[in-house]
Amino acid sequence: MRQWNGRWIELIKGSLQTQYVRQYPIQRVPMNRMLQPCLRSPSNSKVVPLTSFVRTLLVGAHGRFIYSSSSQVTQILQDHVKVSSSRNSYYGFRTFCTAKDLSTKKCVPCNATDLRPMTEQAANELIPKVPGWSLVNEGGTLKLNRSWKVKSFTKGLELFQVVADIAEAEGHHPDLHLVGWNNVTIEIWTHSVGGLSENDFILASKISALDFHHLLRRKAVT
Ligand SMILES: C[C@H](O)[C@H](O)[C@H]1CNC2=NC(N)=NC(=O)C2=N1
Repeated sequence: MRQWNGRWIELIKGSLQTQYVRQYPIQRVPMNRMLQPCLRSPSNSKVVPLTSFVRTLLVGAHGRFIYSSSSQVTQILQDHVKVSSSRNSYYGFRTFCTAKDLSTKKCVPCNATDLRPMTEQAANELIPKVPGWSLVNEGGTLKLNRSWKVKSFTKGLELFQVVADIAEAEGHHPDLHLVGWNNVTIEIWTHSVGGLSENDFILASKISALDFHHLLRRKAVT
């Protein structure tokens, strides 16, 4: 397995440093729709997402990105590299699918022993996929957060019920707050890992897809 990982790393290094990095500007890097494997370090102790690995390859000797910005690299990889946290491993790599189809994915049981909290960098790369949601760090615990103003206290409870139905279906649950009778805030994080997992983004995406505008207070016309 280790030799195979090493081979894989050499392959990527080779292709990126010879074929693409010198000949194509970043926007035309013809990266195939490859599955983003996580590369295992030789000691097998560390799992490095390919996105970060490739990004280090694109850093020139002088420590600056050969390309205009790391966000471009991330965007290229996000668009072309499939990312999700499916459990199925492929030759020891965790396979992923695009962050774009979060709302079509299913949450996985949170009691899996290999579930780890997502890094802040990974969370920042995913947050654009759940518009309206904010990434907050509460005493070192990363969470997703979104607020609404509802028409009344009872409409707030109705909104909770609609969200509860989704949460129960997904087996993954948000923290629900109803403050000052009409201020609803939903926080989503994975309690079993003390941080964020892809489950949280999946649930946020499904909550965003719910139609509960009839429960919300109309925005004051300015
Ligand atoms: C086995 C099942 O996945 C766990 O009990 C679930 C239930 N819902 C959950 N919801 C959230 N947000 N975090 C959890 O860790 C969690 N665990």
